[in-house]
Amino acid sequence: MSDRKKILEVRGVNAYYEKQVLYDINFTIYENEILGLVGESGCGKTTLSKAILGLGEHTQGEIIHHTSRPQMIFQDPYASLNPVKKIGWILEEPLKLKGGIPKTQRREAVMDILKKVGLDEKIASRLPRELSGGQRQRVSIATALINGSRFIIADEPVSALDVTVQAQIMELLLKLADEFQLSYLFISHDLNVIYQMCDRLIVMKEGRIVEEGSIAQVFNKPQNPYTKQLLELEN
Ligand SMILES: Nc1ncnc2c1ncn2[C@@H]1O[C@H](COP(=O)(O)OP(=O)(O)OP(=O)(O)O)[C@@H](O)[C@H]1O
Repeated sequence: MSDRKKILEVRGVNAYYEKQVLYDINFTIYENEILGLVGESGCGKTTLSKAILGLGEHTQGEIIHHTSRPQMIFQDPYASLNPVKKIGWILEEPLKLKGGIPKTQRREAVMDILKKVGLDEKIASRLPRELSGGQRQRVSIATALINGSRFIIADEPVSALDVTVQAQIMELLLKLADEFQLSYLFISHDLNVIYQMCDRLIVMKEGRIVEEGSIAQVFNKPQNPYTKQLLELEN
């Protein structure tokens, strides 16, 4: 593991609102690695994502990005897709903001990424509300990737989807990870999903990392009582 290229290093991160909510968080994400992050509501997952994105206001410690900053995928893509813009426009926007890419090339990139995420080109002329939940999540994955970012923070990306669609989106995320050598910080409360998706896992409780290891280590030989409890609840 140690000779692999590092994508992100989080070193000694503390975060505060009225009180401290993150305590001395340390971990590394490597190239083409899917790191799971699990923990109950309020344990600090969102605060940690914000710190990584550079949006944490009262944060101490070091966040070292070895590549571009991550793109986010959320639980509810509907909330993050502009409701009055067509999908083609939404996907083209990051390329426009980047600048210097001619229109025909931008359109080609949109059609290309739609194909990569398993959507028909016709989707480009639709509005977000005309798509299913699974299709919308595919669009938000496409938006995250279109600018060439290879690091994604996926915050409960399949939690709002029904089981069949959930499986399809997980399969897509794994396929894209392989194809583009992506790294994910994959946040989920669902240990089954984590088990299927991730290489390694971090367990957080009340703002602290209480366990870290490979999926096999953590699922077969959990060290921390809290992790054991989570795994028991799952069975
Ligand atoms: N803007 C804020 N002001 C004050 N306290 C906050 C703020 N945002 C979060 N907190 C507190 O910080 C702690 C961590 O919250 P955070 O949202 O990071 O947890 P989380 O693990 O993402 O929870 P969830 O799974 O419910 O999204 C909680 O105690 C929360 O109440």
